[in-house]
This record gives sequence, structure tokens and C-alpha cells, in this order.
Amino acid sequence: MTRATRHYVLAAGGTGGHLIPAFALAAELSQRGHHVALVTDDRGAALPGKPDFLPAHVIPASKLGRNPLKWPAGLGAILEGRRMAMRLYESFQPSAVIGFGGYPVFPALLGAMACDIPTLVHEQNAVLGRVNRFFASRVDAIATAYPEVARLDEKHAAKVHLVGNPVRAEVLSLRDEPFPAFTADGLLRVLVTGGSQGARVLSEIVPDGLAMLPPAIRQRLQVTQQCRAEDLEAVRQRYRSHDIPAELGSYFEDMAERLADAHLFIGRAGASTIAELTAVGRPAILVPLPIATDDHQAANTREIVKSGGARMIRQEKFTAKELAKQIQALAQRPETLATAAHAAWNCGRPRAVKDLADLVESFGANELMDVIRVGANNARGASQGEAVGQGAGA
Ligand SMILES: CC(=O)N[C@H]1[C@@H](OP(=O)(O)OP(=O)(O)OC[C@H]2O[C@@H](n3ccc(=O)[nH]c3=O)[C@H](O)[C@@H]2O)O[C@H](CO)[C@@H](O)[C@@H]1O
Repeated sequence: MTRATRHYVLAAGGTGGHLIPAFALAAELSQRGHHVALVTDDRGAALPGKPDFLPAHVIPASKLGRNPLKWPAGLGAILEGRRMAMRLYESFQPSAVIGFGGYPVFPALLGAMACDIPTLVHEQNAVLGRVNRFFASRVDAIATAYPEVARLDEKHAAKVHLVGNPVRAEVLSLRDEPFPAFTADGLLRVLVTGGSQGARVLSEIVPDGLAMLPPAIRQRLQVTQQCRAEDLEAVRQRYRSHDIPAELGSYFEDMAERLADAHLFIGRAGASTIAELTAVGRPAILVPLPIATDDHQAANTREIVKSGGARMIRQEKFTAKELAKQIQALAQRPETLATAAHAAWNCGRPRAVKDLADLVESFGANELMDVIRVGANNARGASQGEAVGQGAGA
């Protein structure tokens, strides 16, 4: 039987951590012949890497925050966002709306519920986020990235599906590539990122930490570091003064290539970062963002650290000396690094995007709507002289 072409709306806002898994799912659903639209905010729409086929609808959104005086404005934005989302659903007729986190998810899901459209949320972290907690009892399914998710109530167990965190196809395609050649006298390529926004603490500590390594390691270093735009010049000076070759940028769009080359990763412990490290198999030194809600970045590191694929340093202990010590322990002998890389690889969930797409397809399988839509598509295709719905039978 051919698979009917359906329409899906993905809602995600703010940072790459929410949007990149949504982009990966959009690519998979589109490949399966479905039409996908993104509901997001200004920041989300501006994030590099959005697939060209994915139309972005920017809606107003807000959090209510602690100050009740600001609630009327916040509520106004949420209600307006919900109204705009519902208008989109009226014309786009989605079979399901999937929330990935960030403020726009709130009005997008409220709108979907008002229209009786099935809803799912995807939780990228090892702790259930605030918006997902609010919607947990109301949505049809909760997709998770880790087997254990803190603050996820047992009573929802029946609708929880462990899928993992979808990563971009170009990153996933590296999974079967071998760990890059690493010998006791060859280059040691280090990749440093602070999540999609960059992290100042890495700019302040990493260059000095690398400079403290024994000459036998230090002379082989080749660094790629993402820094906040305002820190780029200071970090460049730091590396120059230490005579360590470093390529710096405020956001690398070719992350797959950078990961492919890297022998060691140093950075924050955002969900997508860890999903990519485990998809490709790269050893890491992770410094969780201390102000992350419910300390979720530290929770995200648990599995990879336990496996031996990464070491975690709390930010308060993250000094140049401590970093140098940890790198030395990992990089002194080539086999230690390769073993850690393999342990990280073992934590990967390469089926994440497929499993999430399967789950999404299992909702909103409204056959009557499908028949009407396929009929309408065929009529439109015939009138435009094109084969609409092709690829849907995969
Ligand atoms: C500050 C903050 O609130 N961070 C949260 C945010 O993720 P945040 O966006 O900070 O971090 P993630 O690690 O989840 O994602 C970063 C993504 O950006 C990509 N990247 C990064 C740098 C670069 O130069 N180029 C590039 O492409 C990475 O490859 C990765 O795909 O949402 C995540 C998922 O809910 C959470 O786990 C994080 O705690």
C-alpha cells in the first residue's frame, strides 16, 4: 500500500539545541514524501542550516516569567501566537504538530489542541523541560532521548517512546567512518564549541589549558574553536601568544567536517552536541552549563561519562590546570583516545530520526483526511502537469 502524503508542523524556537533535531526530522519526513512546515521565533528563523524546503512561520511567543506585571504582555504574545498557529493549521491541515522546545512551542501546541490535531513533544535532555512538563499530560506522545528522564512522571509511561536525538544527515553519515588516524607523533586535532551560542568560559580557559600541556603533546595541537563574536579577537591573541595554531569562528556551518577531523572535543554538554559526539564517536571533555534548568546539561553527560567516552568537569573546577590534566590523561597514548572514541560511539542512537519519524507517522493517520488530501493533490498535480505525491510510496 502506498503511504499517503501528509502534512506535519514542527515547532521549535531559540537555540540550535531545539532546532537542529527539528531540521533532521523535517528532512526525514520530507524524504518520506510528506510536507513539513516550521513554526518558530525570530531567533529560530535566523539560525543557519534551515533546509530550503522547510517554510518557516514566525509567530509571537513569550514566557510568563516571575514578574506578574509582565504577564499581560506575555499572555498577549502567546494568544496572538496561538491565533496565528491556528490560521496556519486551517490552511496547511497538519496530521500532527510536534514540539521540540523553545517559547513558540507553547502557542503552537495550544493552537493544535484547540483544533483537535494530535500533538507530540520531543525532549532532547535527560531532564524534562518546563514546557514539556506543562504539556506532558495533554499530548498524545512524548519522545525522549535518554532511557531515564528526570521529572517525567511515571503516570505518563504508556505514551513515552525512547528514540534518541536526531542529528543532521551529514553528521550521521560519519558513523561508519573510522576514527581519524592518530599516532604518538601525529597531529592532535581539538574541536571546541560552546553550543549554538558559544560559551565565554571556554574562551577564557581552553587556550591556557592547552598551553600547559607537556611539549610532546602541545607541539602537535591543531585547534578549531567556536567563540562568541565579541571574544574572537582576544582568543586569537591568546593562541598567538602561546604559538598554538587555531582556527576560530563564531559559528561553523560545516560541523560535520569539523567533527570528522577531530580527535578530541571540548565543550558544553547540550543535547545535540552529545548526540553528535555519540553518533560519530568522538571522545570529549564536557563542561555543563551551570545555569541550565534543573542542571540538565550535567544529566545529559551521565551516559557518555559512564561509558568512558567522555570526562565531565564542573565549571567551578574548570581551570586551565585541570583541563590540561584531563587532556593529558586522554591523549598521552593513542589507544586511550581511540578506546574513549569507541565508548562514545557505543552510546549513539543512530535510528533516532527514523524512529521519531515512524512515531510521528503513527499519529494523525486520519485515513479520511488522507483520501481527501491525496485526491486534492492529484487533482492539483494533474492541473499543473506534475506528479504530486511521488516519493510517498517509499
Ligand atoms: C544555552 C542553552 O540553553 N542550551 C540548551 C540548548 O542547546 P544549545 O543550542 O546550546 O546546544 P546543543 O548542544 O543542544 O546544540 C548545539 C548545536 O549547534 C551546532 N553548532 C554549534 C557550534 C557551531 O559553531 N556550529 C554548529 O553547528 C552543534 O553542532 C549542535 O548541533 O538546547 C539543548 C536542547 O534542549 C540543551 O541541551 C542546551 O542546554
